[in-house]
Amino acid sequence: MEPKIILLLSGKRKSGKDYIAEKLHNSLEDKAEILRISEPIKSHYARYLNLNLDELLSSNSYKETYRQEMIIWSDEVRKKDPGYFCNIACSKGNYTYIWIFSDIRRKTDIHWFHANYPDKIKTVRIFANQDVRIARGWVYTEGVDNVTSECDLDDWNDWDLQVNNNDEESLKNSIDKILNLLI
Ligand SMILES: Nc1ncnc2c1ncn2[C@@H]1O[C@H](COP(=O)(O)OP(=O)(O)OP(=O)(O)O)[C@@H](O)[C@H]1O
Repeated sequence: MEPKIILLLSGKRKSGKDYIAEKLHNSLEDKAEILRISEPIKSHYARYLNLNLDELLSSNSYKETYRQEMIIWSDEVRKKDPGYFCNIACSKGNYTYIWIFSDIRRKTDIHWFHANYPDKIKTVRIFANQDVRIARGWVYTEGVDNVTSECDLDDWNDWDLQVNNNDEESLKNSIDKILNLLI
């Protein structure tokens, strides 16, 4: 069974995509579940290189060490099949009312969702000021911040909603707006 709504969250690194996804999940409880395109990317990459998946899924230096190479590897896979990882990520979804994807990074991802789940897609771009992202641990990294996976959606203008996540007040405002979008 398919969900009724698929929410696609996008934003620069440390804009708070996962944080907002968790807050939405807390509000929506069992009506929603969080899915990530990065999970099949990481699990397939870990298998490919015989790495420790738990470490790769966590947010520590192990992940940073492999991030660049994983981006290059996943781009090669995408060249052959742009929907490869989206397809696997969706196959992990249960029948819940809303699927929240917390890591949309590419135009090809958005096109794939629109093509495969017409009329179910809601897209949200999350913004946070650079000083806020730095305070959250963002460090500019060549090969990560200047490549397609981070920049492809910078010039996408077709969001259903654009929200800020700089502080408590903007967060609350943004959560309210996203929940309204899902009604
Ligand atoms: N509104 C907020 N208030 C307090 N802390 C926040 C807020 N938003 C995000 N954070 C914190 O900032 C850090 C980065 O947030 P998060 O992991 O959600 O970003 P992200 O956009 O998913 O990053 P990445 O793309 O690197 O995975 C986390 O430690 C998170 O707890």
